[in-house]
Amino acid sequence: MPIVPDNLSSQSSRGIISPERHNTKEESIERALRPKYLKDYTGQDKVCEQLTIFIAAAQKRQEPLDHVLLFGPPGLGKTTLAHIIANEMGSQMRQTSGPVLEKPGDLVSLLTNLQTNDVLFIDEIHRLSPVVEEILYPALEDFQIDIMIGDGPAARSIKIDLQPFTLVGATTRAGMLTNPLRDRFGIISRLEFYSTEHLAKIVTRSAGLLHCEITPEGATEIARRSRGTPRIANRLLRRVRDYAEVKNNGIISDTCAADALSMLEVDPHGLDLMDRKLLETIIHKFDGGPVGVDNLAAAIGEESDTIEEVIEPYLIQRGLIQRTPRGRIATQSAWLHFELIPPKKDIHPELF
Ligand SMILES: Nc1ncnc2c1ncn2[C@@H]1O[C@H](COP(=O)(O)OP(=O)(O)OP(=O)(O)O)[C@@H](O)[C@H]1O
Ligand SMILES: [Mg+2]
Repeated sequence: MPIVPDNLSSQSSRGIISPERHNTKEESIERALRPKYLKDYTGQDKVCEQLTIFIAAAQKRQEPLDHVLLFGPPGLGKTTLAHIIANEMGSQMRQTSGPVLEKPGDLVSLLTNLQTNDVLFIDEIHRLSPVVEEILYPALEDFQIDIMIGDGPAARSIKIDLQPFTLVGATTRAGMLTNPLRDRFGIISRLEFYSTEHLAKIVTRSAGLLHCEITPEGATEIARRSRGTPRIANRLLRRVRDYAEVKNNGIISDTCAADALSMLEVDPHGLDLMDRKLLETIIHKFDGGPVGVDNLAAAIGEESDTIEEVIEPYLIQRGLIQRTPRGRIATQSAWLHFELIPPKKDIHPELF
């Protein structure tokens, strides 16, 4: 089996099943498909159950919900859940992101404008600068901030009281959060990849909102190939809908979905071009591994951060690669995926 060519640019490799958002048009479609309340949020049962209880308790006490940290790979529903938390609490939501808050003053003006029980959503919270993060600590703990007035010997610090609020932080890299920041979240929820059944339910709901006809088998076919990710499922649905309109009177059946997705070169197992390239590189160039992530990044022409945040989590969850102290290893399933004979087990004794 040939290795995907090295000269494939990372832009073109971010294909139709990349979990990252493509552009602003996609953002507006996402907004339209986004569930607004927990009852429409499919899957993540444990997280939803906990939030339901904590939200009900906070409302009963007429207090803001404790601060919530949501983490997990792109496209699994962190932003969606942040909006849902605000809706369920009946609160206003203010939204910003780590890299946007450049100066302490940016955060101070946001915080001082919050109303009682508002939800402040900070996306990519692992990218807050240290000086901005410092402002956040007392704000989270005591609903107070300390700011410096004046310069030199005349400078003095004053405390400003804030309205009680809930911070919802989202990150794809929980490991990059500082300990003091992580410790200030009362609720820490990790989002998992979705099962085919849950994704099929999401696809069926989205098809309803997009006014397109889909059979349960058609929804399952799309769900199976969506890399466990609702963003990808919704994107594939829109592409299959186009195909169905031209070839199948607009009805998305399983054969119509399978034909459309094959035409789009979406792997029946939901692996994307980059996934296959990474696996094939470990197998062919590094004899199945172990290989360090930096070597792997150089070999496939991708950032090591992207490998760790975007590509690897799904492959690990599917049992196709393993992380070991000596690097990444392609598992037996990975070799079998490419119809190759796996090496004898004793080649990687640490695995077995
Ligand atoms: N549990 C769910 N039920 C239904 N639809 C969902 C669910 N989770 C996500 N979606 C859909 O997937 C899309 C992407 O979700 P969202 O933008 O919340 O992901 P994210 O985790 O914030 O991604 P990123 O890390 O890239 O910011 C949303 O538009 C929403 O329609
Ligand atoms: Mg998001």
